Amino acid sequence: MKVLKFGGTSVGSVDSIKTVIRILEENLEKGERFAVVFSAMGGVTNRLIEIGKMASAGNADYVEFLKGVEERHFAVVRGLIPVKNQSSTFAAVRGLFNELEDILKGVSWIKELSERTLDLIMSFGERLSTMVITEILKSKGLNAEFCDARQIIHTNATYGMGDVNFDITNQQILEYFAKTSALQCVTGFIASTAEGVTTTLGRGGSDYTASIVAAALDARSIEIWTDVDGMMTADPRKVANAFTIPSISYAEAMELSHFGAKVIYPPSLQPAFARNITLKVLNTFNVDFEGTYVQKSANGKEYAITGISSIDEIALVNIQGSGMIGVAGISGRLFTSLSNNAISVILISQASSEHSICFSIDPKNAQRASEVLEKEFAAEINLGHIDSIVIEKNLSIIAIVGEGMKKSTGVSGKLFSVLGKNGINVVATAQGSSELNISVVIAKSDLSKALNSIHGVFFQSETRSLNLFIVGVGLIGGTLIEQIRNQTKYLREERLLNLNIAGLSNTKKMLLDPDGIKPENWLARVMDEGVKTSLPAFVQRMIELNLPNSVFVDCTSDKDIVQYYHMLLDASISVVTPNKVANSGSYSEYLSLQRTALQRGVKFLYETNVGAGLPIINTIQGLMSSGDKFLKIEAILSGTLSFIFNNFNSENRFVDIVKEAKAKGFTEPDPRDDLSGADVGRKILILAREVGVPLEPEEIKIAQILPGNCLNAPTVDAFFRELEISNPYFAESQSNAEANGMKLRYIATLENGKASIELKSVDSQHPFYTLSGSDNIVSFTTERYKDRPLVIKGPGAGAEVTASGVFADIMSISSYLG
Ligand SMILES: NC(=O)C1=CN([C@@H]2O[C@H](COP(=O)(O)OP(=O)(O)OC[C@H]3O[C@@H](n4cnc5c(N)ncnc54)[C@H](OP(=O)(O)O)[C@@H]3O)[C@@H](O)[C@H]2O)C=CC1
Ligand SMILES: N[C@@H](CC=O)C(=O)O
Ligand code: NA
Repeated sequence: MKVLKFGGTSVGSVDSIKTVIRILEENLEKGERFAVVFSAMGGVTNRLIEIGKMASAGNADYVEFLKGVEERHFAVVRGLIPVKNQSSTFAAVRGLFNELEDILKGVSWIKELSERTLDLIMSFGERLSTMVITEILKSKGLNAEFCDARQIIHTNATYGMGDVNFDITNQQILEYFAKTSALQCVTGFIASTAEGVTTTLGRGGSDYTASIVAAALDARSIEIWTDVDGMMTADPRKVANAFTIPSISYAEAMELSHFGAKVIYPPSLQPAFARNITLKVLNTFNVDFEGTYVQKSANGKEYAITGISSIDEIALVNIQGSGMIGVAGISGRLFTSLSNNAISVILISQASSEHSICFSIDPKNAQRASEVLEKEFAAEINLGHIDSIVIEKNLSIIAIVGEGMKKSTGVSGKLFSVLGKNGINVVATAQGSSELNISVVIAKSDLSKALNSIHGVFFQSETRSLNLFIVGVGLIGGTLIEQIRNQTKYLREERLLNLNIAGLSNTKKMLLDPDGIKPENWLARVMDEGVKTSLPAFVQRMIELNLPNSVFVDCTSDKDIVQYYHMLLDASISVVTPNKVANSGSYSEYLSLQRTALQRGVKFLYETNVGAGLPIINTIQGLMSSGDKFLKIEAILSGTLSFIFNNFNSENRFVDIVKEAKAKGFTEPDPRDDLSGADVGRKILILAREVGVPLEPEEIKIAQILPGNCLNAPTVDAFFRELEISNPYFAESQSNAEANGMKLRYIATLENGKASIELKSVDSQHPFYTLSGSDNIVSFTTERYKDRPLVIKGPGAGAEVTASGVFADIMSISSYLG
């Protein structure tokens, strides 16, 4: 024996009822006996309540509304019963509507709608849907019978939520089913008192009917047919990656539903649970899908938790005071007074210091709760033993639920760590000793971010997302997007990582789309859909979107953009950048960015500030963390100048080599930054700071290699013209060096707290002699690398190596976020 139950959407239209009929026919073919419970057609119960209220308010428009409800039922009859059999069902439907019209007429006369009358009015929803579907089944020659649950389920006279008398009900159900072998089509939600007055079963009503019938008949299982794919790991409207939980225990289902998961209402399934009846949650609109099994204990768990649910809107009440410490009876009085005022408490937390108790409630009860408690503790408040009662609003609760928590350590660690890494403040927390649920109270504005990031870490086998906001889509930014495009498949399949480009901007246009801008067509989308660039608006929108695992990638050389880094880090958004401006301004600015990132638990990464993708900053940070001391740094830090001095000879012209360096993507957006030594100056300054030498920009001694006319050229074009004119000047230095078997190298040195940059001629014995292309070379002499320095060498400029360095920083954030 089993019991099937179809909810409102399943019986809400001709098409969905066709599917229901098919499911019933298949079950009949299998031969196992079953009963079926129906809800009212979707939306009908609410409509009937509305109609009842209109009638009692003397609003005659209810008649039209009622016609609409009637028409929906007629449409089902017309759509699903052969014409020759329709008239009797039409008459039966009309008969019920006549009865309902009379009741509503009475309501409109006496202008009063009691709970009792409302129950009667609502009962028509299930009576109509069930009667019509029974007639459809009969018209197909099936042995089906309409069963008015008022005949079998008895409650007391608490209208709106009758209390079931199980002794009588169980006996009546057994007797009723013993008398007939036909398929019983049972009205959900409704019941009656012993005197035959109609009542209803309250929240989850039709599930309750199915559960009562199944328990009385000792059924093997209950199938709850609804409009979703079973119970999900999280609300799919809030967490796009949520998926169906294949197997869940009764207790877990209870916990999840308490915190807002509304697929089923487990308390109403208690009679079935008490008899160990298996529940299946199935989708009428996806019939072949397995759905969710709800059983006493769940089968083989893959994850440490089973699901996540939330309550969007709660208020937190905090009562504290020195007079509460060690005083018995405070919490007793607190909760008794709330309960006497029918204020239900969702979560309670008290620190062991007993100095404060906080609890969360529905915000609509907040004002009343405050008044009740001020009255209850008036004496203590007067004496100053209890401070005033503080209510915080705009909060949400998230609960992670799962029996698996009992067996595995680190679940709460993982929860709080992911919240921390995403900058989500936990206002209050509670865990029951059953270890079935850990609840956290957070700001409502963080709810979506929190749900998604928690879901990401606990259901690891799903693909996680990193949300990238890239400003600057020139050489480096553009190459980065191309590299992301080429790696998308690999990262998805091998690393279960989705790099979601959620925002892009150049100086003209910007586009933000939390659903992602595909790297395949980013340019066309930015051109078509982008709006005029405004950096403050870009940053503000990013912060408002509050997406989990957000990373801001600055691929500009802009000076003003840096002012937003603080704001971003403060909003717990990591920053990755090849732009050297932030780290080469004042030392205090550099320090404060480092500190903000540290305080907020996010990352500020800039490996490509020095030597492009070469692992220079990471190497220094590793050595510093492990306690090494830097004695000297000697380095060639300009890919552009390295390229120039590696290729400039008597056969070519200096200006052409500079142009070639620019064409190869080695130069700064303005190549004067390279040739003036400014870029190398910034880099040695950053290295100095990284090794703990707090230099300011003006303390770097830069020897100029450019003659005055080039240095002072007002524009890039003018600069190139001056370079042409100055060719003899460069040729002379070059040929002098060449004549002596030497090579020109622009070398930066940091020693004894001082940094300088000079153009030097080096001979073949010098370690910097053999360089080619855009090579950088850095030699670190440290306490551990004293006799033979640690040397890092390789291409230190260019689009591919720089973009891949930025990419590596992004990947390290993804590993950090877990
Ligand atoms: N080339 C290399 O080898 C290396 C470069 N870097 C650094 O990488 C950064 C980028 O260099 P590169 O790609 O060559 O420069 P590009 O000039 O090619 O690109 C810069 C991009 O930034 C955009 N941009 C500039 N200012 C703003 C702003 N205020 N708001 C929005 N967008 C802005 C530009 O927009 P638009 O197109 O509209 O002008 C352009 O898209 C620089 O900081 C550079 O120092 C670091 C290491 C190595
Ligand atoms: N323009 C720079 C690029 C890297 O920072 C250089 O030439 O080194
Ligand atoms: Na680097």
